[in-house]
Amino acid sequence: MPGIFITVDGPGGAGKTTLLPLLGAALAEQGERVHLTREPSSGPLGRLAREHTAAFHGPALACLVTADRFHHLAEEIEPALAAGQVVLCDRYVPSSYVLQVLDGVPLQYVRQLNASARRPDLAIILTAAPHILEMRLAERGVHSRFEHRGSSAPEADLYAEHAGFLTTDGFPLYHVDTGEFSPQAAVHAITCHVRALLSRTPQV
Ligand SMILES: Nc1ncnc2c1ncn2[C@@H]1O[C@H](COP(=O)(O)OP(=O)(O)OP(=O)(O)O)[C@@H](O)[C@H]1O
Ligand SMILES: Cc1cn([C@H]2C[C@H](O)[C@@H](COP(=O)(O)O)O2)c(=O)[nH]c1=O
Repeated sequence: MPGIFITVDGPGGAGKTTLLPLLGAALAEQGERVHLTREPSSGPLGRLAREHTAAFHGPALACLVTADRFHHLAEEIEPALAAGQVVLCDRYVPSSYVLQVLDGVPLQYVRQLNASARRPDLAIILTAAPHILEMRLAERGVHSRFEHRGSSAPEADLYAEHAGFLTTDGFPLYHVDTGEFSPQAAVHAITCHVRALLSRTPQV
């Protein structure tokens, strides 16, 4: 059987990095072979993007993260899917629809860059109220210049505003508010949804 491609996006502090290994472990316990990955990837373009997010701006960063995405798909994601694995990817195209637009790139440009990127079977969008995101980032520390803005509201708002474009462009969205759930409860909800997607058990 071909694998299943699940992406997880959302504003900084929404819980992507926390939830992904928990989700991977929950699916592995249920007998799935799971491949965890992230974007920017661990490949050469991804390392360049991650190490120099402070230096690259606008269209340059948009093109770099997209080039990394196509390389990541060809070298890592597609082979894992062909081997029947569940691929869980921390950040994918939805992050570009938000971060690159926050960086001044027109949405249409971002949509065109990503038009031929493989669509996931499920695109999970994690979110939480801006004051919760800000509190988490203050406690954890910021990862990039995108999180130095002081307010998480513009980023969280863009995920909501661009949901319609993502749906139109072929991303089957599933929203989870991590401000409302513990990481374990969020993973349980997502796992039930994934089981339904795999059509092995009915959704509860
Ligand atoms: N559901 C949750 N309930 C409470 N706290 C959470 C929840 N999910 C994550 N956290 C906490 O919020 C903080 C940020 O989470 P995490 O680093 O996973 O976010 P992220 O979305 O990966 O952020 P970034 O985009 O900056 O990498 C962590 O300290 C984590 O423990
Ligand atoms: C996928 C993707 C990533 N980025 C940038 C934004 C951040 O600087 C890093 C990701 O770091 P994090 O620890 O996951 O927050 O990469 C981007 O600008 N556009 C993208 O599509």
